[in-house]
Amino acid sequence: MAASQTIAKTVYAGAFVHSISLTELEICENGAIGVDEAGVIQFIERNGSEEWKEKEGWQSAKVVRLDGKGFFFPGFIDTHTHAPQHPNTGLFGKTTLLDWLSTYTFPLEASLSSLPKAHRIYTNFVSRTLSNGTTTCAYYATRHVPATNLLSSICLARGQRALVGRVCMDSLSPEYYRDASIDSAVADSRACVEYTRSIDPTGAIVRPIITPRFAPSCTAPCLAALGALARETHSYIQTHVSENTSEIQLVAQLFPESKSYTDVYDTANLLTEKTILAHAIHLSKQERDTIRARGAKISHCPASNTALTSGCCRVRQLLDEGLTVGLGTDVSGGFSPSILEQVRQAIWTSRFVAMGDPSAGAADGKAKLSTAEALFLATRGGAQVVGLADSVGGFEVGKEWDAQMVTLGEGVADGAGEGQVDVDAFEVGGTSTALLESTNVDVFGWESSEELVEKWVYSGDDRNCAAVWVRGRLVHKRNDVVL
Ligand SMILES: O=c1[nH]c(=O)c2nc[nH]c2[nH]1
Ligand SMILES: [Zn+2]
Repeated sequence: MAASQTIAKTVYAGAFVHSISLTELEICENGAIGVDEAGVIQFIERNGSEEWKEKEGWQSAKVVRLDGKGFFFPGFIDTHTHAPQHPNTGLFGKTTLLDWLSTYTFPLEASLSSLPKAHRIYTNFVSRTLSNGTTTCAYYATRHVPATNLLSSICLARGQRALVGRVCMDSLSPEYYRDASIDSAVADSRACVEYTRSIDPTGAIVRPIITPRFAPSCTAPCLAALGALARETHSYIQTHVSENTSEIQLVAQLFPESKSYTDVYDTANLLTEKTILAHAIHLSKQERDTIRARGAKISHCPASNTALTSGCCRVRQLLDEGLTVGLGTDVSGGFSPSILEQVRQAIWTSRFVAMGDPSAGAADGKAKLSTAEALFLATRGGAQVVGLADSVGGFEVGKEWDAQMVTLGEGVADGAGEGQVDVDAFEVGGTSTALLESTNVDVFGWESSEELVEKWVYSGDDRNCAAVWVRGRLVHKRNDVVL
């Protein structure tokens, strides 16, 4: 499924679900979405309407029909993850951020000086994120130029939208994994920006992103030089902020002139409308105000925040204050490459905040995120974070077809029917192994459409992701699916 495949005019027929506001999902049980050869949505019909069959040029369109339980859903947007850390997914023991970095992360990242190793990890990770319905991903790579460029090439070839960043770190990192100088950090980052622009000049699929690892890994002049490079090359910027309390203390020691962690980045001109800040757990009101004033965006990484016991981010507060928030898997601080898992984890974290997590202060009854809100963060919120709100994240005429086909299995065998059950009349068997293996979502047939969405969110996984498209191109398909 290379990005070079030609796209036929296609009508996606069946149920579709997407966010229409932070709090509302549209669930259309019988729709038809027409996508042209450029991957752009040309019409949306609801309530079983088939008017499109009369539309000029659409009579011979290919039809992808979703029968049975399931729905088309916008592709997920992962606003923060580390592709080279994928082999460490699930490996973090009882570490917290700073010892996790030195124990697990720096040795693995440093080993991607080997291009064959980088190839093996990156091809696997891009396949893994695509198979989980992720159509856009903001990737940290490593500090190696060839391996970073390889990741850009793989994303382009596989057709996954990506922001790909070479990691800059000229300070406090181990000798074996550190930029030799500010000049080399900037020159290597520039080389990656130029490479990504050379393979995808319009940036439709891959774009570069300037990536200072985090303030403790960079000297102030290096941060300032990267701010200047981002401005000169009109690039996106990603970094981490306010993840862990020891990290925040370290930043205060390293940058005594700065008012706060956020101020370190602001001073270096790294807070722009194109900046993605991962974590943002322990920010002060003043820091949140600065981030909002600069138009920078936040990637909420709930699985990682819990795995590394970094804290519970108060997402409701961020949203109420007008900040823009998306979800990030943050592999391998995060233990899953799935944004659906982050949807669940974001909901759990919000409940811990609601119950009064010690690091989150007093209980906050309003904190709980609904399923609809978490799905908004996974799609439209993410699209705002990565600068694609006009083209992806929901289904509207003029938007591009970045979508996944969610299937919810054949359903649980109807052995008993309604009414009185005579135990002796039934064979004491069980649901077939094949059915158990094909999905984790048991559908009985009496669920409402809203309930099916809830069941998918709480127990679905990549087995429910039958096919994935980016700009109308098929970029992943489950083996059993015939389209
Ligand atoms: O979750 C994180 N993952 C990382 O790789 C990292 N580096 C600095 N800070 C970090 N936080
Ligand atoms: Zn991270």
